[in-house]
Amino acid sequence: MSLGKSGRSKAPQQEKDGFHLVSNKDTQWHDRTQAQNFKDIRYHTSDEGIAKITINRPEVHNAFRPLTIQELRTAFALAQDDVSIGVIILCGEGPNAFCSGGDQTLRGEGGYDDGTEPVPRLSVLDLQVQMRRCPKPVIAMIAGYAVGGGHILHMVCDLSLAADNALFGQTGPKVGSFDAGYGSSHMARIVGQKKAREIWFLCRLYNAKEALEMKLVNSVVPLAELERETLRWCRRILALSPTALACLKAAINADEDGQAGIMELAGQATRLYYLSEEGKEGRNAFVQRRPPAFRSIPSSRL
Ligand SMILES: CC(C)(COP(=O)(O)OP(=O)(O)OC[C@H]1O[C@@H](n2cnc3c(N)ncnc32)[C@H](O)[C@@H]1OP(=O)(O)O)[C@@H](O)C(=O)NCCC(=O)NCCSC(=O)CCC(=O)c1ccccc1C(=O)O
Repeated sequence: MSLGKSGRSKAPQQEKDGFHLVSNKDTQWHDRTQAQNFKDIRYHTSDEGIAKITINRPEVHNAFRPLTIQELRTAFALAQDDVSIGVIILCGEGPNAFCSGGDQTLRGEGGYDDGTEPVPRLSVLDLQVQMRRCPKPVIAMIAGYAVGGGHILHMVCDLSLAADNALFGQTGPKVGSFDAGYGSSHMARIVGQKKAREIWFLCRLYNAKEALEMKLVNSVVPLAELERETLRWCRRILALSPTALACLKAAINADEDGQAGIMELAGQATRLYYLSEEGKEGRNAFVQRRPPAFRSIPSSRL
């Protein structure tokens, strides 16, 4: 037990993190869906700095088709490039499904085909990479089914908050599909080798409590509180250093993403270097046609 300046003893208190003080009130969403002409998704932003991307095909438990993926990719790019946005929520429309994976009625030869692309594609893999590379935290807000490719989408989010009605699982081997990328290796890093094999080899569904136990999700809350609790997590994130979070996301990914992962972390280092006196001196010297005076800058001396 430490002694404060007053000499009184101060027991350690978890509340010192201040998380209980973060508001969970509703937010005012601005609907950007029509402005972007989105058909399969909804895109909302709040003045607080939150973007919410909703897969909007509840009639098929929010299964995705190529158009859905194109729109998700556009929405993630919008949120990433919007400097007023600091955190992104991915969710499904309605209480029954986050996402049920690829739309099986549109599986053509070698991929999914809804006529919007020249050949059948598995473009959800590009979306997964885009979400991992996004320097802003992405939170999966999961109500109902998160299965197949939908389960993988929540796994590639940085954080997953689940409602108590959420159900998780892979169905690929039932319907003639598998994800040998993040869907396998990232899953095994999250839940461990044996559990990952069980999830894929048995194709069972796991409830929210089981998902929490196997560290697939960060927290479970009653369905009625899901969005408010997610907003609370968003507000806490928005109060923290964006650069620190971007570097941490890149660092945590780097271990798994090889050279491409290291590049993300390196890109953040270069951005910080460009902002430094030393980085600016190199540019200024070139523009002013003089030799750079790097060693005259105190912060550049190592
Ligand atoms: C989720 C269920 C268990 C829910 O069951 P239930 O509550 O009884 O509802 P249903 O009556 O089955 O569904 C209601 C309605 O929705 C339709 N539907 C549901 N899921 C899909 C779907 N994925 N595709 C198309 N349609 C769907 C269902 O047919 C009903 O329609 P009606 O007209 O009302 O009859 C259950 O729905 C279920 O098991 N769904 C299927 C889940 C599934 O198998 N998903 C596909 C897994 S494979 C995949 O996602 C691959 C994706 C991919 O692109 C990929 C490929 C290669 C590498 C990586 C990836 C990747 O995703 O990362």
